[in-house]
Amino acid sequence: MNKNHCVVIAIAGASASGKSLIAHTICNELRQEMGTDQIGMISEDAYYKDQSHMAMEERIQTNYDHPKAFDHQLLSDHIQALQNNQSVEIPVYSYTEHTRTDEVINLSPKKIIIVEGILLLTDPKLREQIDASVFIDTPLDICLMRRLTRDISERGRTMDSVIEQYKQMVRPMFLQFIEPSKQYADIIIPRGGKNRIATDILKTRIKYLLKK
Ligand SMILES: Nc1ncnc2c1ncn2[C@@H]1O[C@H](COP(=O)(O)OP(=O)(O)O)[C@@H](O)[C@H]1O
Ligand SMILES: Nc1ccn([C@@H]2O[C@H](COP(=O)(O)O)[C@@H](O)[C@H]2O)c(=O)n1
Repeated sequence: MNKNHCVVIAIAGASASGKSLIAHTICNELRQEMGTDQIGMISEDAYYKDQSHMAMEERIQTNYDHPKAFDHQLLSDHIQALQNNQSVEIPVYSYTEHTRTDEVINLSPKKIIIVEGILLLTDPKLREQIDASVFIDTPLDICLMRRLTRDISERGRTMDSVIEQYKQMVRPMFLQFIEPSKQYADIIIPRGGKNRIATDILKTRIKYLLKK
């Protein structure tokens, strides 16, 4: 076991590249092998800044793909607390309201924490806290197709709004911030969440880190 009793794995990559799918797959499989209370998941999206003080028209204009949209300090504080064996209260985010809800989810300390999010590897402080990092390298056209389907069915968006946001913010911010952060990843995974060999390699590495 490492000195902090908590192994932190980061999964980064473009929106709809498959970060969440691979994080859930690893989490579920390790839970079956090691027990449900050993492994926890955090989404960077939970740390979008609270915008409840802003009008809806203003919230819609926010650039959610720029690092300043996130409260990375709070995420870093929570990772630090978990590494210090303390519980944290994770905000619950609403993609339809474009702000935090009044709810929080209590996460108790775990042996393994998997954090997934688009801009994790752009932040030097977060990079320092992470034990191993992964970049999901799915072609952008595939990501766009997946995002269109997901955002219309799950995040209350229209096709026009997804395409407009993609042109104005998602793609330019990917090229400016997310793609360059690939250089910081320990492992680059092509195709995304259903890459079985990559999933197995990651699981093996997590088990190795736990024994250190
Ligand atoms: N390899 C894949 N093949 C087909 N669909 C996928 C694959 N990976 C992810 N998806 C689907 O694409 C959408 C976005 O995936 P998700 O894991 O939520 O992406 P991210 O967390 O990177 O935004 C989801 O609906 C998911 O089920
Ligand atoms: N109110 C919001 C907040 C975020 N987004 C988009 O979510 C993407 C990140 O989440 P993934 O699950 O896709 O990684 C990001 O690209 C934001 O554009 C949003 O549309 N609205």
